Amino acid sequence: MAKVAVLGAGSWGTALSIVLADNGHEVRLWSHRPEQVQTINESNRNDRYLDAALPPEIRAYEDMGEAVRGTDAVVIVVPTKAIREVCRKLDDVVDRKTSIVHASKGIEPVTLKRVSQMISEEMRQCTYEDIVVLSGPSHAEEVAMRQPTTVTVASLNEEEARLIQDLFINESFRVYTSTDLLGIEFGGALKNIIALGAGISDGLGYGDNAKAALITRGLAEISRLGTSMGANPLSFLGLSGVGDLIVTCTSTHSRNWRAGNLLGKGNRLDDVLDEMGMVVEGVRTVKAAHQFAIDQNVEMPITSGLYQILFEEKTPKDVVEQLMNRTKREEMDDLAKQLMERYSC
Ligand SMILES: NC(=O)C1=CN([C@@H]2O[C@H](COP(=O)(O)OP(=O)(O)OC[C@H]3O[C@@H](n4cnc5c(N)ncnc54)[C@H](OP(=O)(O)O)[C@@H]3O)[C@@H](O)[C@H]2O)C=CC1
Ligand SMILES: O=C(CO)COP(=O)(O)O
Repeated sequence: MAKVAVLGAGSWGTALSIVLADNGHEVRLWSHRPEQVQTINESNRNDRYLDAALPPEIRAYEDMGEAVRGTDAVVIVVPTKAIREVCRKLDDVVDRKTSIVHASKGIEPVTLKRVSQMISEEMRQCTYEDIVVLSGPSHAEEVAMRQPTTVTVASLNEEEARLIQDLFINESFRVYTSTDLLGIEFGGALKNIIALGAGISDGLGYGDNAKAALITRGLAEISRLGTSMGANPLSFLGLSGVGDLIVTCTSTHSRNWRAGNLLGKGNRLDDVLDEMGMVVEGVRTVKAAHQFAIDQNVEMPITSGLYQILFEEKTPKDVVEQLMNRTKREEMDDLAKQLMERYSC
């Protein structure tokens, strides 16, 4: 059995700790809040983030050095905006070669970096090729209840991906592998944008037709941007693409959907984020993807509409009208046609 440090004691870090503890591993859950560490260790609960009893194999740590000492793997699960800070601390305390996994979903505005790129930039003791991402349709609330869940772990280093697959897999948490690090990270990050849109659509009172349109056309623009950066287009049809789009666009567990829903009902962004009390990654990722689309000359009308709602005070209704009245066009774009040709469809 392995020793694993989980950095980030929010809902996802806690749920992944439960999976690891169920698999018999020694789990060290690091939090930057001393009072939270004390509560977890005294009560075996982390109620602010997850309504679940924690197995006693999970011990919380305040000192990152102590949590990481002698571990076989470190799982980084903080919001994207905290990745660099946490990785700088981690780099100072890592005492041996350990697997580095992250389960965060976002893209950094301005630099437009994915999480694995940020990690490798901040950690001298870690090679980009060996970093593993864990992503897929997986709400923490359901994972904590041991409900059937599937995810993908991806790394350029296949051996590392298989190691991490073995670490997490169990009868209710099925783990697939992939070598398309880029595609899996883009899928997980960009679906949050579309989930915000789906929430807005529901908040406006639109129905299933609108949501199906958002998911499908959202997938088209996610694939367009991802493949322009070198991702495998087929990854977007997998768990971290279609799978995660379905789960976040249709579930009230999704913080991105919930935030969108409040926006669609007319609330202001600042008030919505205050009310959520947990990370809504889609907001920063809209900013990043909007810039990315301009830089890469990739058409992303839904992302661009969401950017206007979030940062330019355009109303959701106006954006829907704008999307519905774009110049008419064929459904399949060049990417879809290339794929159809390649696979002789
Ligand atoms: N929740 C889910 O179901 C899933 C989430 N994810 C992804 O996992 C990542 C984390 O999300 P999640 O756990 O849900 O978020 P939460 O908002 O539930 O928790 C975030 C945690 O990170 C901590 N944190 C924030 N900033 C720092 C920092 N600078 N140093 C140390 N800790 C910090 C927070 O501490 P504090 O209490 O001080 O705010 C909190 O404990 C996100 O990228 C999300 O997209 C992926 C799959 C599923
Ligand atoms: O990524 C998730 C499920 O796969 C969680 O989504 P939210 O951050 O929107 O809750």
